[in-house]
Amino acid sequence: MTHALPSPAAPLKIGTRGSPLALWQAHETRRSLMAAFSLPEAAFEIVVIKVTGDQVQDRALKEIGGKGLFTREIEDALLDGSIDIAVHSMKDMPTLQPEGLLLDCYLPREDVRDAFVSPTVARLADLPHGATVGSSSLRRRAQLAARRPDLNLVEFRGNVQTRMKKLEDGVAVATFLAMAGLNRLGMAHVARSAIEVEEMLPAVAQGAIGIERRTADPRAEALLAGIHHGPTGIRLACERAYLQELDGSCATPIAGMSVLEGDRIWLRGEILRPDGSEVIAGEIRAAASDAAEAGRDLARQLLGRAPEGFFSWR
Ligand SMILES: NCc1[nH]cc(CCC(=O)O)c1CC(=O)O
Repeated sequence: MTHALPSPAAPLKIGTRGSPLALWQAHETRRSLMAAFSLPEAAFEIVVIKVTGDQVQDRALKEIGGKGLFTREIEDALLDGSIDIAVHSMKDMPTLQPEGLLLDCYLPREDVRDAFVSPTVARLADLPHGATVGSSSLRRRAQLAARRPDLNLVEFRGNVQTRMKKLEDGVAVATFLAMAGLNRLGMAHVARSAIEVEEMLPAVAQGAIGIERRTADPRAEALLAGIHHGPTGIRLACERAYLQELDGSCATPIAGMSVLEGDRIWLRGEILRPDGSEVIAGEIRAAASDAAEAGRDLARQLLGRAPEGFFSWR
């Protein structure tokens, strides 16, 4: 399929963080655009932007101010015109974009599940009593604490290699990563097993790549319209509306995952106390055309069941 395009002019600048996964995602975006519009590689330029979040390896991210830590500098580059589109892991994206920017283009979603990573243990359910597991994700920690209060949770950050080294050194017997990132990097073998969503409900937007642009940019608008994956867009609209209604972000103990069933959408959600001492879960089914409204509805349903003081983040 090829599409009509406003006159090419200079190469379209694709902005991204410099991590291996971010670079893969930027190249995937370029590959999609080249295929959809029969354009040469030279029609695009990948611009790597250094972001504060990537410089911080030794402290828990939530301590240095979670929201937008990986995205603010990239959005500034969009706004000042040094890039034309920005490629993001949607899991890390705040639910609201700055004035003048639009985020409504998604590539087909990858596996949404979390990966169980361990040199010695095959599955999450096989972890021995009292085992030490590493994770810095507030959601994963709260979910583990709720279901396996016997486990000893320790902070774990860094890239895949760093984490594997920590496991080899015996810092923990297991850790968790998103299947999507491992699959994209050709590292699926790192996952001992995929954790079914019934066992650990994923983060909102896990496995989805989104592409942001300036609102008033006809060339970027036309290009992104040509690669947008509609079904992923509907699921993301649902999940992000849910997260927004909860005032959540990637740094809150909230899970949420939708699937499409024909023209219907099914959203499951879970909010937790950070220590796992309480879990409020629910689900909703609605017409796919009402995806965002369904997300807000489920959020309100969970909010209505939460006792005073439940939301440390609100
Ligand atoms: N917060 C970091 C982050 N953001 C997106 C992914 C993985 C890829 C994805 O979900 O699209 C990861 C790493 C992880 O959780 O293992």
